[in-house]
Amino acid sequence: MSDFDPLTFDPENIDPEELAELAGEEKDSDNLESARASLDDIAPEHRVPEGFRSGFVAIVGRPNVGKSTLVNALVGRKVVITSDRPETTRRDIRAIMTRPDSQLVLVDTPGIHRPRTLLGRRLDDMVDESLSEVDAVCFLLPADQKIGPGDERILRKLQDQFARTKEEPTSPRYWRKPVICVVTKIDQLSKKKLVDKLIEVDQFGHFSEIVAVSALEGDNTDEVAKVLINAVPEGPKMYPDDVLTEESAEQTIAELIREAFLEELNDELPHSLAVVVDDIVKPEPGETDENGNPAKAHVYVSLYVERDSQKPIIIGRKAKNLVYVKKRVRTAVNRAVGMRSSLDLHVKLARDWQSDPRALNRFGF
Ligand SMILES: Nc1nc2c(ncn2[C@@H]2O[C@H](COP(=O)(O)OP(=O)(O)OP(=O)(O)O)[C@@H](O)[C@H]2O)c(=O)[nH]1
Repeated sequence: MSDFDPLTFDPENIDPEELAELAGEEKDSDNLESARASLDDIAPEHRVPEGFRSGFVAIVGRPNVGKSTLVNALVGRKVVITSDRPETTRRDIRAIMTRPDSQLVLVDTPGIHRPRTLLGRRLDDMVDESLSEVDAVCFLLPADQKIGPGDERILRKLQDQFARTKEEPTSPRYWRKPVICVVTKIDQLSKKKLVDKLIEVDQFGHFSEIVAVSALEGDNTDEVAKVLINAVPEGPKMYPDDVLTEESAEQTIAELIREAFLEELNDELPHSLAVVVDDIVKPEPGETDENGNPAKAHVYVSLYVERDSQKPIIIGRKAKNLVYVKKRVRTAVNRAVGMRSSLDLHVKLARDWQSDPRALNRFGF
């Protein structure tokens, strides 16, 4: 019974013996009809253990505070790209954390920052949208930096959306939804300084709860998970156990490639690189290549830069950067596509795309 998953369960396609077993019958295919009838009696909300909790949690915080690192640590695998360059996360990527007693859908919002370009304003709209639908908010503040105007701006946004204005900020009824503060990067601080930091954070936001974590060192991530699980209501399982993210293969591959370029090129890279997966073409079943080996899938990718002069930076001498990136992402791309794949990278020009509404639409912002 432990393998039973209501979301992937298809009564028409199940092995008769398995079906009978699920319904508590003897293994006997004659019992098929009665087994099916018994399963029909089970309402979907009862197909998880009693007390199962589930919900959406927004992960907010200014750029570079460690949002993606925390999400990856909670989910237990790398699903969101991380880097030490601010504004790495541009999309509203969801990661899904499933435990025997709970399921959290983590909405990893792009860093909230003062919008300068049209891209910045759209990112801001995405933040508002993600916030309106969540059950709880997880606000990240880094332990190794002072609380600044960026953090104050986010707090105001949260207060606008979730605070009961008639209540005092110190009242337990102040927040309409749990707003939990996670103090990140605590490995950068001594114990004594951490205590002072926690007092400062408490006075800053009067949050529903405060937890301290070092996601990089895996210190206290379980406690963060526990607090977030407690913040969401009881509810059904929304995704099958093995789903970690809602991203499409195209989005995953585009993010992997952008991350590889960020790492390889470092400061040389124009911040204006957009990666778009144009197409994934899978071979016909049984198709082989010229050597008689199973044919690979082809992944067609466009790398957009804003100026001609940026093309050689992306490509590198003797195409060294393209070769490096292909090698770097090969295994992860194969996993995302579900089979061996070859990558086709094309560097293209999209002048000033960060301020061009049509280009932004095309790139999915
Ligand atoms: N020392 C330390 N560094 C951390 C920790 N968590 C994250 N970092 C580092 O902080 C940097 C930013 O982390 P990210 O997870 O990409 O931050 P983010 O908030 O998602 O950044 P944006 O995508 O720009 O919004 C990276 O270099 C991480 O390795 C931590 O617990 N301790």
